[in-house]
Amino acid sequence: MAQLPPVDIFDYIVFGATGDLTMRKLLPALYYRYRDGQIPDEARIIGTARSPLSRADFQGRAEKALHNFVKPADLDPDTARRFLDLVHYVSLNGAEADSTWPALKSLLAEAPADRIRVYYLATAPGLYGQICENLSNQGLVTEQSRVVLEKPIGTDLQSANAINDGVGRHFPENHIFRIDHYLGKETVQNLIALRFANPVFERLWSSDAIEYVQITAAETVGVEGRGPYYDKSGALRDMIQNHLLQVLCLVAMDPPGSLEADSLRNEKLKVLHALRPITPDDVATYTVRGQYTCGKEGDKTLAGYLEDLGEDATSSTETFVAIRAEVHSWRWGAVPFYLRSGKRMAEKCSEIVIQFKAAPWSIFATKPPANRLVIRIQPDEGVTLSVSTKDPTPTDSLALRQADIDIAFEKAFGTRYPDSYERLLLDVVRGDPVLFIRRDEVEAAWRWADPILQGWAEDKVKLEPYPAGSWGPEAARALLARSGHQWHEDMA
Ligand SMILES: NC(=O)C1=CN([C@@H]2O[C@H](COP(=O)(O)OP(=O)(O)OC[C@H]3O[C@@H](n4cnc5c(N)ncnc54)[C@H](OP(=O)(O)O)[C@@H]3O)[C@@H](O)[C@H]2O)C=CC1
Ligand SMILES: O=C1O[C@H](COP(=O)(O)O)[C@@H](O)[C@H](O)[C@H]1O
Repeated sequence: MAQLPPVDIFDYIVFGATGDLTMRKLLPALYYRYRDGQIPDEARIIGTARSPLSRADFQGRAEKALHNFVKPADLDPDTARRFLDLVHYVSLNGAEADSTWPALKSLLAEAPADRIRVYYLATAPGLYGQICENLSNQGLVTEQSRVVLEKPIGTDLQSANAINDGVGRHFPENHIFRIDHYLGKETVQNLIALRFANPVFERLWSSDAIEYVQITAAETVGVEGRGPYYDKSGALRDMIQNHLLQVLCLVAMDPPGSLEADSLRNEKLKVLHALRPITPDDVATYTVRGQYTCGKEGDKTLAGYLEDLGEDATSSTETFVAIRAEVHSWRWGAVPFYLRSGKRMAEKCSEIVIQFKAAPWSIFATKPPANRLVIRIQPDEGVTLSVSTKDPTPTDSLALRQADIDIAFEKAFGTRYPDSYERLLLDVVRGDPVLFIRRDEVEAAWRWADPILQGWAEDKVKLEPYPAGSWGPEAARALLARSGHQWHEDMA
């Protein structure tokens, strides 16, 4: 595989570095890119959090994270040792002005003042503005400083604007990188190639040929100890308002004029603006929300959400969402885009299903089923197109049989599929915003999501229980059934 050139030397300062995201995603991703020669040995990864750890303590946690989340075959002891030499730690509450900033300042001062600095905010979104203000007041925002904001940005439009305004007071827009790691996924980026490099698909990509689209991000995990964050967020804020809307944009958008960042992001924004508004009075028609209860995974009993939250917990937070969205445009008319995401579902599966329209007339003894294109984001990354073929069994008639045209990417290309964070973390160093979210996209997404959240807050949609290990509440099936549609797992 052609080696990418190394990026410029940088300091990556991660706020919230003792958290799940840093250990499970950020450090392993940086290790892989270091192993592939894309990170210079002079670069530094500086973790910060309130926990009073020494550098050696944090390096020990980092080493454990590599052992837990890097494939054993990819974890070379010498490479890991050299990588851990890049890792530093400063105990610091970034959200507090009078915290131990001098320690971070002196560590950063050891490097040339024009070194690229990336401040990665892997904390709760409510801390972003304060951390940026403190960075600025401490004189730590240099010409070469960038800031990365994790999703969800805020909990609604108003709080998102407050965060964006607060961060924007200290960093120019082109140095603010709003990350949505779904855009870092090879298979999500592949939508651009699949659609715009293959006229055979783009020529059919409209209401003329497509009956409906479904986008699923199903997880088997539960809340996994992230209750304090998740119970304030819920599935809509955690997955739909960001990841699934971004995937919907790439599925529904018109061809961009180029792969330049704003050319792509302008087209995505047009989709967000064309989303049919779902008002509080509509939510019962267009949305389903659920919360997992105890269930089974094989012989294993799975606790319910409330039990996962803790003893005597009560919560009306949704762990499952299904929504019938529509993109009101010439291309799509009223084609349904069904969005679905949940915790403790039957399978870990992120996919897009394009259900084409059936043939208007059949000359065969049996009516051929409509074609279906399944784009597997993860796992088992690939694309499958179902087609009708002549049944070769000797019947001396032209009977039909279903067959699949299938590409399994790792097998087809014989290469490891990188984690989504690998490219994104280095694109920030490169200053390439193409796979990051522009402020106006965040605002448009909240403008669509807020009325749904308001309708739910007014109890206009029952919180439906569903057994852990299932495909979600029955109401999610009914949402499609009333239009004669089905979720992928129910299709023949
Ligand atoms: N985990 C995931 O899979 C994903 C998470 N995200 C986002 O990333 C962010 C972090 O998530 P995650 O790592 O799971 O969260 P965790 O709760 O696991 O970690 C939070 C981190 O923030 C630090 N922290 C907490 N309070 C403060 C404070 N007042 N001041 C400074 N630091 C603080 C904690 O360390 P300490 O207590 O020592 O200060 C810890 O390092 C969230 O915005 C989340 O939405 C996005 C995508 C995926
Ligand atoms: O942003 C988030 O994404 C993860 C799921 O990411 P994936 O790449 O494994 O699909 C989700 O578990 C988490 O709750 C959410 O914050």
